[in-house]
Amino acid sequence: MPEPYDVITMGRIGVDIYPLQTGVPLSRVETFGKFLGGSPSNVAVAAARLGRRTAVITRTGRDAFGDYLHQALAEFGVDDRWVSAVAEYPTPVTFCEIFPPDHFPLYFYRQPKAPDLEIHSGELDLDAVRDARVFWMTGTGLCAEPSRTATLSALRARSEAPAPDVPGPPRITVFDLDWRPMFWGGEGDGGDGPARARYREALAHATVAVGNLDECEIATGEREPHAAARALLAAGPELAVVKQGPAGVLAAHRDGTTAEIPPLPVDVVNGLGAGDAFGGALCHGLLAGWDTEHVMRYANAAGAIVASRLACSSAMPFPHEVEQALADGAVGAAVGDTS
Ligand SMILES: Nc1ncnc2c1ncn2[C@@H]1O[C@H](COP(=O)(O)OP(=O)(O)O)[C@@H](O)[C@H]1O
Ligand SMILES: O=C(O)C[C@@H](O)[C@H](O)C(=O)COP(=O)(O)O
Repeated sequence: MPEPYDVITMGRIGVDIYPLQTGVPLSRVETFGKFLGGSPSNVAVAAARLGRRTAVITRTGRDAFGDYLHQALAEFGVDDRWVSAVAEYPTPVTFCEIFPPDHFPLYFYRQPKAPDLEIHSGELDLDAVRDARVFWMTGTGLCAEPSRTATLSALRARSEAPAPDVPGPPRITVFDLDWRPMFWGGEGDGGDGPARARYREALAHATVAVGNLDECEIATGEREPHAAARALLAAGPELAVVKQGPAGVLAAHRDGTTAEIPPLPVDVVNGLGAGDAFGGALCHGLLAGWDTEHVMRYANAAGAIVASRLACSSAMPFPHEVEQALADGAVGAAVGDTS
């Protein structure tokens, strides 16, 4: 039997084309950098940087940017065996504007349709999905067919899998609530509508739910962090993680333990990618079997480090960088920033 992956993520991929000048609108940007992007792909990179064996299930266009993404995944040490090409659609690109400390609008170009929404259930390696120690999916994967059915098939493969013959560490299934209303068309009303129903269906299969306040509100209708965590736990998962950007993080476990971790002080360069750094570190800490507070402190630091850097994927920290930030109680100079 093949060795299971530590982490398999499923969902979008694209090319981030980020300004190399900050504090100016796109109309005044003169030069851009090109980076692998797409939230679950960034999470796979983040976990790989922390030493985990990772793979991503996604699709690109059959084009030069698709080639670039394969090359970038290989360089980051993320297995691309489940990244296939869709002939009909181009690889998406994403621009942003960088207005520190807290305004980072994203501009997605995913028309007429993103290849990563063309993931079909019949093409999934459900044995590998079932056996992965962590499986990570996102709310965006539920926004359109066939990705929605494929994502739910993957979730079911895990939640309905029989217990292994030899008892081992529990399988962890993470639902990243990741809410991007522009991908939902008429369903992106954000209220008590179709998106929330989709989210509830997926939550029933997840063991961990993670999201920021906007995302928790879409999933549960609750915005106050403790109420949102309670509502997430009631929907299925055993661990609920409420990210609060510069206000840190709250985690609540079904066993009654909670952890509220303040942010590490940081000079913010670009807050984009912090959530994905947090996610990769969350996978790493859960796999290590650390207690909830330790996991949250570690993930908090990883998020703060990426907030201090320009890029997302190439800015993901190595273990010594997270450990240094934790020891210092702050994020220092951008040592090791390859962005
Ligand atoms: N400005 C910041 N200062 C310190 N920590 C931050 C900052 N921004 C993000 N983080 C850390 O990264 C985590 C994820 O960031 P957040 O912005 O909440 O996620 P998302 O990008 O998914 O919205 C936060 O919970 C926090 O731990
Ligand atoms: O998630 C996306 O598709 C946008 C990414 O390409 C980009 O890297 C990013 O903004 C990640 O930010 P986060 O999800 O807020 O961590």
